[in-house]
Amino acid sequence: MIEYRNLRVALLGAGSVGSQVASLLLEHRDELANRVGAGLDLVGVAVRDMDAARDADIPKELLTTDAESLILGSDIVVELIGGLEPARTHILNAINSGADVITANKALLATHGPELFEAAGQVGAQLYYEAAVGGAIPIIRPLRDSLAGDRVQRILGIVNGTTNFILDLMDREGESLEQALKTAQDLGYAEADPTADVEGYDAAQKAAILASLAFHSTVPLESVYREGITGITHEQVVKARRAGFVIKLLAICERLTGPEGQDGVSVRVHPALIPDAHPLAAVHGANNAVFLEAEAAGNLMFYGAGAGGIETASAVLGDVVSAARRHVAGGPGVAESAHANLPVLPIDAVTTRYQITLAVLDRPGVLATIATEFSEHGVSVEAVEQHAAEVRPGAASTATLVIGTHEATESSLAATVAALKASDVVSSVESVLRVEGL
Ligand SMILES: NC(=O)C1=CN([C@@H]2O[C@H](COP(=O)(O)OP(=O)(O)OC[C@H]3O[C@@H](n4cnc5c(N)ncnc54)[C@H](O)[C@@H]3O)[C@@H](O)[C@H]2O)C=CC1
Ligand SMILES: N[C@@H](CC=O)C(=O)O
Ligand code: NA
Repeated sequence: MIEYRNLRVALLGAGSVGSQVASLLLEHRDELANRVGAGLDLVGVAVRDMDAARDADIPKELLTTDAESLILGSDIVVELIGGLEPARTHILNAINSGADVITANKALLATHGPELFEAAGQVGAQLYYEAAVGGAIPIIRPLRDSLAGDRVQRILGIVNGTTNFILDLMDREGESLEQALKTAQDLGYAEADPTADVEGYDAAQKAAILASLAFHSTVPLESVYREGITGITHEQVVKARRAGFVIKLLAICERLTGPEGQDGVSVRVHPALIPDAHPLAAVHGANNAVFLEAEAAGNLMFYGAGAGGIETASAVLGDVVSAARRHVAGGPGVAESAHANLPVLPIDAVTTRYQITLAVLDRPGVLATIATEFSEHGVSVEAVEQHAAEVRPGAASTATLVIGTHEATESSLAATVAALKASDVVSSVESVLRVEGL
């Protein structure tokens, strides 16, 4: 058997994920060499601070602050710094110096993915990123390889662990959003600045990556519709549960036909009600899951740890082994495919069901007035539930109406809600939530 020379692996960043990748590469060195058919030499770890405390021990002699020199001459470069720069420049330098690149950086891929794939394609380098969506869960490779012969219709994903953890605590422990966020921070799930998590930016980046792969199209981050969970109240969570639903922050990617009959896709991130019997309703804590509907395969679900240093390191190492095997065995590798180039249609073109909760005056004719507002805007009501009138001394009595709709477009629903807000019989529109997974 021809012995292949050892491969030089450079690691950029030794934080939560990077330090675990270094540790596993060193600890499982012999086993990985057997799987690859060549040794994997960790030749250096680029860090910002040589003396920082780390989650896993890395021999001091491997640490360097000179990322540029480390990249040159490496066969595989693993970028785990995060953020846009200098990560982007390091990756481009690595590709142009002939290395394959592994990254977990969803922010960078969602923003500069086409530039990086183009650069890799030009020199025949590989860019792997299994850890960028769903942490440890295999989802990139299944979309790129296993489902390459099928036609993905729709993806419903819980792709942000922090927000799932928060909504789950609000549901199961009765905590307010603020309390639950504090708990998530104390347990190390949320960032010190959790804006990217709670406002849905992190999930939007992952949605753009998933949709690009699933629909063989370029999906710019700016085209992803995004709402976070900061408007979700404990009361909404309790009412949802009573009505047989749970609230989840979902990333939804689906094929759509636009208003002029054109083929397109919709990519959106927002909180939504899902029935408590849906498999995604059973995804608790900081776990992630991707529920996927494909034309031939039917429904598939991918579930597991969406975050965490060592869990995410598993996905990174899988990519390192794939890249290393290609070095040993040769072959062209896998190219990104954007041949379908389906346009991302605006949120107005999306059709879904809604649940609207209204505080209304409790007097004759109110229900008929409200029903008229829905029908005048082309929104069909599926169910109406009225809750006991609230009697306050000296004030007109009010009742709570929970109205479920059939499928309606976002634009017709928005027009209905505006009319309800302006109506004399509506005291307030308490909540408007989309319903998915029915
Ligand atoms: N932590 C997690 O659960 C997951 C993280 N990811 C992604 O993995 C990547 C790494 O994330 P974490 O390890 O959590 O972040 P982290 O913040 O713990 O680690 C990043 C490390 O890079 C270092 N660094 C920053 N600039 C540098 C530079 N110019 N040169 C060398 N080192 C530099 C920082 O000092 C820090 O130690 C990010 O892209 C993140 O989005 C993806 C999935 C899950
Ligand atoms: N902050 C992210 C970490 C993984 O990508 C999350 O909460 O899911
Ligand atoms: Na993954």
